[in-house]
Amino acid sequence: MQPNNSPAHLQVSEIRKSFGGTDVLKGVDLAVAPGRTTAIVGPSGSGKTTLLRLIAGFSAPDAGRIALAGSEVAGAAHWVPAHKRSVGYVAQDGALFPHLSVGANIAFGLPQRGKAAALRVGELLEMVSMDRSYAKRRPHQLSGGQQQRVALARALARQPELMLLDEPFSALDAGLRVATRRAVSQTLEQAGVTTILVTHDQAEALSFADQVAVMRDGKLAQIGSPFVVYTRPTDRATAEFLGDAVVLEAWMEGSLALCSLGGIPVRRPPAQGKVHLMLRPEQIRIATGGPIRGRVVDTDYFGPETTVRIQLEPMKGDAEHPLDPHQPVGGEIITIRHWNAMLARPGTELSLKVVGEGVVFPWSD
Ligand SMILES: Nc1ncnc2c1ncn2[C@@H]1O[C@H](COP(=O)(O)OP(=O)(O)OP(=O)(O)O)[C@@H](O)[C@H]1O
Repeated sequence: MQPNNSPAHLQVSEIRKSFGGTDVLKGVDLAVAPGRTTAIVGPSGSGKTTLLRLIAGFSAPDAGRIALAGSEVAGAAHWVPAHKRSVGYVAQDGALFPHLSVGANIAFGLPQRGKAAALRVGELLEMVSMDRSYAKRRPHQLSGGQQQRVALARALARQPELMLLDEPFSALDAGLRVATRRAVSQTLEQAGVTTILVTHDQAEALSFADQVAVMRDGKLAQIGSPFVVYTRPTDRATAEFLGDAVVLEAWMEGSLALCSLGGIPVRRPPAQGKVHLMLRPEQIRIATGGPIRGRVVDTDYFGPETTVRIQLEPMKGDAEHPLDPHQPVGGEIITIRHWNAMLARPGTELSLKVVGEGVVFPWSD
């Protein structure tokens, strides 16, 4: 989907690729608007890097079409190699030339030489929030995060229209990872470069991108804004891949899903009767009273939050609403999060409430 209806900067249509008889990409469609950032996220082996390498021009698709800024770069009888596409590529390890200085690494992609090149190297270092004096250092004299930023500066030197980032932050430790990600994201946004980030880290995808594409088994299972893919995943596997999910058996009647957590509103349910209901753990709160009750089974302390496993009370009907024999019996164990570790000792009886809407998937055994 394109924001503000601008034509796609990158258009990938029906792309297929197999290796040695194994289908790795099975018909991928993706559109990326100019200057926007898309994260391709998915489990290991789902085909993310293969797709990125086809977009870069490192290999050719078996079928389908790729267009960059309206021009076909891969199609039925046409293929433009990587060095003739206006594309930058930053790999997982940065892949700097170890024997060259930082300055020479960055200047490698520059058309200028001599003083003009040195000036431009300085500008590019500043663009990635590094002092110009780093130009004299060798890659091994830099931290992992600095090496990644130099790799980005080298890729930016060629002024690509499209930047492809293949898990560029995965080798960094947690703190450096967040800081480097933010610096890289700001640099690319300021330079107005259309960007695709491949990652298997859900949180990274949701925080970095305007658009998230979820890859599963060689296909894009869902494409949408981070908010939409997280709160309204199209299937259970996508829901569980993008974050923790509480999935309960439920009975859908109109727009209410009846389950052990009560009647949960659902917008546009895809089915009625027996269904799976999905809630995010943060939607389930400990209440001061109320009819929905459970007992703490155990807890895990993580510092700022504690995960609490709770066994829900089985569902009860009453004279007015007797339980239908098809309806779920409840009594499931769910996991929620709470900031107060003291509140939820094993054995404690708690009341619960649900905020917001649930998402429903058709029943499957
Ligand atoms: N050149 C190749 N020759 C043979 N098989 C390949 C080749 N490149 C990739 N594959 C296979 O294609 C599948 C998808 O690989 P790909 O690297 O695209 O996955 P990925 O989603 O990027 O995984 P990861 O997150 O682990 O990097 C894997 O099963 C891989 O072994």
